[in-house]
Amino acid sequence: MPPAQQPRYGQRWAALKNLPAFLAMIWRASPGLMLATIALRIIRAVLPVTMLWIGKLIIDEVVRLTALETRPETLADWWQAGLTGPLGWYLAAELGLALASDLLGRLVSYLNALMQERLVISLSVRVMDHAAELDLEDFEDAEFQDKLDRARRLTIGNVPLLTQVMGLMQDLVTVVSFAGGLILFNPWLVLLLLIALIPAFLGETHFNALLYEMNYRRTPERRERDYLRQVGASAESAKEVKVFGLNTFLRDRFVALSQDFYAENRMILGRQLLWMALLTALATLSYYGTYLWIIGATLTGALSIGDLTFLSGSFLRLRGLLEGVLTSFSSMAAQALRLDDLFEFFSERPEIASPADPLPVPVPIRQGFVFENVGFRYQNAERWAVRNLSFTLAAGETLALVGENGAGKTTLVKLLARLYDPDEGRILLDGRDLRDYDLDDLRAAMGVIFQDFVRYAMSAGDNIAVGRIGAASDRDRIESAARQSGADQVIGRLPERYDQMVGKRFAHGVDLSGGEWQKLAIARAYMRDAQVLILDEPTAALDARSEFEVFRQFKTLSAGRTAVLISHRFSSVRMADRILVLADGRVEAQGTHDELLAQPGRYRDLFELQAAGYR
Ligand SMILES: Nc1ncnc2c1ncn2[C@@H]1O[C@H](COP(=O)(O)OP(=O)(O)OP(=O)(O)O)[C@@H](O)[C@H]1O
Repeated sequence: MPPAQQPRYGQRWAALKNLPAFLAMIWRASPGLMLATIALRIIRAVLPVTMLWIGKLIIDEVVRLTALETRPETLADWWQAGLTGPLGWYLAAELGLALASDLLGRLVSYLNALMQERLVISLSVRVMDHAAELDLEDFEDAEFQDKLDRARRLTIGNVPLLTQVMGLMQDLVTVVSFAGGLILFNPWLVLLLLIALIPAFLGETHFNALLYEMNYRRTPERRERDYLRQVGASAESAKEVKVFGLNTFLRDRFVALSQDFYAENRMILGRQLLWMALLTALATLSYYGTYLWIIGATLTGALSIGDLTFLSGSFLRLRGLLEGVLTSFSSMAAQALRLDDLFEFFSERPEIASPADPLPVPVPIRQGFVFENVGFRYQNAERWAVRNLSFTLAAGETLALVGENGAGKTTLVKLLARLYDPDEGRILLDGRDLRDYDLDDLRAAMGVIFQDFVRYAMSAGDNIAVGRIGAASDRDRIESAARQSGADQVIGRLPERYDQMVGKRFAHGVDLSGGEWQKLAIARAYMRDAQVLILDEPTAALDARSEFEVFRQFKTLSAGRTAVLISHRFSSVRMADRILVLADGRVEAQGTHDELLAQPGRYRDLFELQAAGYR
């Protein structure tokens, strides 16, 4: 094992410190259910020893009665002679407890299932809420994605830890009740049991921790395997996998990754098998030694037949119970280690947040934005994406950004929307640093449609409504936004219009063309009705006429608003009040279309190149 991974293995006990926080989480998710479960489980926990004790009383009573010198002939005679009094009561109690135990068992599983659901809902909501708070930069970090992956895994399906913790607490109460009974007879019996079990327990914990450590260490590989599985068999990639014949390539890569994983897993499991077989045999030997003692003591008259049944019964149950408790304790420790992932994820704090005393975003924006020597470098990147970037974006102005791939256009937009903070320089809005403003306010003031906008597997109407989700029920507004972006014609052709499910993910979904999707996405900008509108090339798939229309509309509708548009098509770009030519993360030239064409430089070159292509 590489030394760097040692701490994970070493944490196998420390992970138990997470349990109180976990219990608090369950409590928060469903306090009523938790209380009810605890109460029922405590009652259920002491039932076995009570029943066994009554069983002992029954046997001792039967032995006493059968030893009587004169014994009535029939059961009715026994009854009339008044000899069956206590026996009847014992039997009735035993029956009552058996019925209660069944009922309690069912109730406990019912409550447990409900608690599972509540916990999964509450955890998922917390993960989603927290993920929404974190920085975009976090999501671009592979290590963070591993963490998110592990945290999300905890919230899928049920949470075994919940059942384990609750079951364990119940079993512990049962163990204490049985041990109490044994101690009455001979305290050494309990001690012997423990000594037999502790090595097995330590072994179990050791191997669980090893397996967990391996899984943890291999998270990146596991994510890659998940990814390959996904690409190899998903609706999104099926087309390309087929035309490029990628199946074998993907499968072989998946198998290669899995084999390594499998080999290590097999090695640990093999060692676990050997050791645990040995340790369990040791435990079994010592149980039977104790059993021998009990039988001996009964033969010599130190114990009654009732005592024998109670003790051997207790003993058998305790053996099973303790083994169960100890293994579930150690696997619980492994599960609790997973909680570390969750808590680590929750403890991640965003760097981009509102300041303590935030300014409201001015309405209307009076001066606009000023970039002052802004520099930004992506995490782990060597190159600056933008540097020494200085320009102004005046209030009410429409600015177009032009530049070759990788020039920094999208980065500039992300900085403007405060998805990242500059590493150098600053961005001002009406003379104040962007970081001084309330973040929610700032985001609300902006409508940004990115190149890689999301295609929501929801209705066409919802795909527009996401632009201003608070107005999702305002059909008029959605329809008007659709008209402005040209999405109304797309929707007009859908069988269920605005209620039509779009995308291929769900049943009855109708897929759209790239350009049709873009029209839906652009409608989000109009839905938003923001002070600052930004279209980061969401028009690439539109045909020339549609893009022209979109930008003409955009120009009209953004009258009086501050707008930024990015496009590689000069027919659209020329509509802007001013054009910024970016190259290598800085402003190379700026001016109107005519001004830029009048001077030699990149803009004119690119324009000529495009124009030549159309001649
Ligand atoms: N998330 C990221 N992590 C690391 N580097 C990035 C990231 N996004 C962009 N970059 C790098 O930053 C530089 C600027 O990228 P940006 O996306 O801003 O360019 P662009 O002008 O919008 O390009 P395009 O016309 O292709 O959209 C590029 O060199 C790119 O490789």
